[in-house]
Order: sequence, then C-alpha cells, then structure tokens
Amino acid sequence: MAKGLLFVISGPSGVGKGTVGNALREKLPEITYSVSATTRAPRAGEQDGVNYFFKTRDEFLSMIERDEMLEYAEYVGNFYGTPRDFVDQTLAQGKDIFLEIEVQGALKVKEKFPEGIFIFLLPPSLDELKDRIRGRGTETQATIDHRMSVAVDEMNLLRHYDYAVVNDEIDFACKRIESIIIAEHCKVHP
Ligand SMILES: Nc1ncnc2c1ncn2[C@@H]1O[C@H](COP(=O)(O)OP(=O)(O)OP(=O)(O)O)[C@@H](O)[C@H]1O
Ligand SMILES: Nc1nc2c(ncn2[C@@H]2O[C@H](COP(=O)(O)O)[C@@H](O)[C@H]2O)c(=O)[nH]1
Repeated sequence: MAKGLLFVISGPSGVGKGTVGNALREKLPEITYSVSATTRAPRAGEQDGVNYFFKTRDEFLSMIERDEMLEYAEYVGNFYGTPRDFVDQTLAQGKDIFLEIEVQGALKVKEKFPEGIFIFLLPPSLDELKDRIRGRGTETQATIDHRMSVAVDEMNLLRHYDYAVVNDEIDFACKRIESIIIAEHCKVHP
C-alpha cells in the first residue's frame, strides 16, 4: 500500500493555523491531524487529547528520553512536540497526516521527512498579525510582544518551505491549501 503524505503547516503565532485547520477539517473530514504534546497550560475551552496532550515539564522530558517525539521545540518558554507513533501509524495506513507546528520543529521534521510537504501560512501584514493575537484574547501583553519578536525570525525561514499561503481570508487560504493537497496527490512520486 502507498504511504500517505505528510503535510506540515507552520507560520507565526496568531496567523490563523488553527482557524484555517478547523475550516479545512470541516471541508475535508477525512484528513488526520496530529495532536501535539505541550507543557503550556490549557486555555479556556481546550481539552486534553483534543487540542493538545497537556504534560508537566517532567512528563515531557521523559517522552523525549524515551524517544517518543518525532520533533520538539521550546517556544516562548514552553515545550511543544509531535508524538512519533501516531504519525508513523497514520502514514503506514496510507493516510495523509497534517502537523501544525512552529518553524524550529518543522525544520527538524524536514531532516527526517525530506519528502514532506511544507506550507508556510503568512499574515497579510505584521500589524494584522498583532491584531489577531491580541484579538484572540489568550495572551498577556508580554507574551504578545515575545510571540511577535519570534514571528519576524520565523518569517525569515520561509525559504525552507515548499509553499507560501497568505491567510488574508479564511476561505481563500483554505482553498489554496486544498489546491496544494490535490496537486501533491497528482504528482508523480517515485
Ligand atoms: N483570515 C483571517 N482573518 C481574520 N481573522 C483571522 C483569520 N484567520 C484567523 N483569524 C483570527 O486570528 C486569531 C488567531 O488565529 P489562530 O488561533 O487560528 O492562530 P494560530 O496561528 O493557530 O495561533 P497559535 O500558533 O498561537 O496557536 C483568532 O482570533 C482567529 O479568529
Ligand atoms: N515544534 C512544535 N510546535 C508546535 C507543536 N504544536 C504546536 N506548536 C506550535 O507552537 C506555537 C504556540 O502554540 P500555542 O498553542 O501556544 O499558541 C504555535 O506556532 C504552534 O503551531 C509541536 O508539536 N511542535
């Protein structure tokens, strides 16, 4: 059986990865998303095992020691990582898998899966990005400033990606990603 394709969607905090991902899942219910582990505290409404696997720092470090992470990164004071087994199993079943992760982690995935498809979601502008993070109402001013300073460094790594998708409007961004999925499935893979 042919293996599924691995899609990585990155982009600065607040660009709309989660929002576009939810819209994509509504349109394409068959797609499989990886659930990451994190040491970040849950936000209001977030559920363990659905939005993230919420871990203590010790639990997360044990997962790293046991080599259970495909990749992990420290981002703005917390660890985030992709559990390896679920990704391997999904691909082995011939299904595509989508990872929604920040840039350092994406580059580590690229080392292990150079055949992966790497999509960078861009904001229409940095001012709009700041408005979106602030508008979400989940971050303190200090965290907004920290995430914005990281965003500039992250966008400088766009050249490592296969596709750049501007999230100006959710439906348009979704259509662009759907087009990428279709095109990648039409590619002649060795
Ligand atoms: N195209 C868009 N136009 C206007 N607002 C948007 C758009 N896409 C997302 N948003 C809004 O921007 C905010 C941030 O979106 P979201 O939480 O999806 O970003 P994210 O990239 O997943 O962030 P993080 O990386 O921090 O998890 C949300 O309030 C969301 O409603
Ligand atoms: N390297 C990884 N980055 C991840 C993973 N899961 C999520 N993320 C990214 O972290 C930031 C912050 O997320 P938030 O939920 O605290 O706003 C964001 O860019 C996520 O995409 C992961 O497994 N590995």
